[in-house]
Amino acid sequence: MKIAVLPGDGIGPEIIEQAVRVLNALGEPFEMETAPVGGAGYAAHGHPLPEATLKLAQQADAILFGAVGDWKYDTLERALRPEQAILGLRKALKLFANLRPAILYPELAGASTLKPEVVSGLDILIVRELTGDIYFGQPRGVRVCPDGPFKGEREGFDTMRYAESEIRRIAHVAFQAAQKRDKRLTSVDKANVLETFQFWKEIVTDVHKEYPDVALDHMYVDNAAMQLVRAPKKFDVMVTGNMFGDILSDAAAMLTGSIGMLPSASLDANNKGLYEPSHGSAPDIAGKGVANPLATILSAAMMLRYSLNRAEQANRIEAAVKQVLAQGLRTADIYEAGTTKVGTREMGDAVVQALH
Ligand SMILES: NC(=O)C1=CN([C@@H]2O[C@H](COP(=O)(O)OP(=O)(O)OC[C@H]3O[C@@H](n4cnc5c(N)ncnc54)[C@H](O)[C@@H]3O)[C@@H](O)[C@H]2O)C=CC1
Ligand SMILES: CC(C)CC(=O)C(=O)O
Ligand SMILES: [Mg+2]
Repeated sequence: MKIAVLPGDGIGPEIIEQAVRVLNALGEPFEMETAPVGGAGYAAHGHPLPEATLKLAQQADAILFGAVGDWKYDTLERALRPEQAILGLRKALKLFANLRPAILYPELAGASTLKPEVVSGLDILIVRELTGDIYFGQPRGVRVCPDGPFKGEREGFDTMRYAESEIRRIAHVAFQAAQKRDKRLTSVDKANVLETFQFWKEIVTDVHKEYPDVALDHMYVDNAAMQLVRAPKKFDVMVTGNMFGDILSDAAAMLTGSIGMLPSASLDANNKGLYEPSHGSAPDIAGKGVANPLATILSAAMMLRYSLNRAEQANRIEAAVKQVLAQGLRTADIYEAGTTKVGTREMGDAVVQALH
């Protein structure tokens, strides 16, 4: 089993180090190979997704990814920005299905900014389409506006689009995920304003005919954002497009106590996948040894379950995370009075020690 390890930028290397230590402590003969990506890829090879890194990712059985992005690269032309590495990997490897489970560990009920009764027992799954939508649509750019009321002015533009097959395949993933849970699916759209999402709603409704055991409802994205903080436990599985899913999953992260708790799996049609925390490279805390590594460690558990056929090992990691939280250990982002504040490495140490 070969795992491509791509730490990236900012807190990426710090949190990946802990996830790798946990994987190494499982006693399995994983082969892990590390390569630079994002700003680190640009610094080493002049490109955020160097050819050798892409090749390694293509050849590996699974990819463990940290995060990319650094303020110092914000002025680079778009094609060379660190973020192009993760967008490029998702596109090149056809990782269209992004699973972001927002689960509140009972010990963290007080760490959430929402009232404990609103979030306790929370267990929802956001299924985000990952290779289409306005993040990839063409044409896009900045140009001199050719006509209309702003003719002659500079304008920025992007294209929102979804092909029918793209909507169908993510809808199937979402319905099948719902079948394994509470059999309820909410499709989040903006069908009241956007043609793309009117079409999305029509196709999801059609795919629903193949899953009569799943209850489907539709919700506009603005209402969904509000319901996520008003009554998040009413959701079971949510399916949505790339941009709405990006935004809603950051909001859902806070229901779990911190964005440092939200793992993710990005899967292709054969469950080959890239596993990364849902957060970014957090340049504001990078290098301080305070980042929460649990989202990355839990992403490694998802990797074992979805791509490496090692469900038992995934369970071991998840149980170890539960145990360290029960012991009262907290990184700064989930700290509350009466618990013990630890840094990134100590949290990694504790998870390794808690493995049974
Ligand atoms: N998949 C990826 O590689 C992603 C990369 N990015 C990039 O990351 C950079 C920073 O973006 P932001 O918008 O600031 O989002 P961010 O998710 O990196 O950080 C947002 C806030 O959450 C905190 N945070 C994030 N992860 C944490 C953790 N594990 N432990 C404790 N606190 C944590 C940060 O300190 C910050 O205050 C940008 O360059 C952005 O493009 C953003 C999202 C995803
Ligand atoms: C760099 C972004 C496209 C990634 C992001 O925000 C995400 O996937 O959550
Ligand atoms: Mg995001």
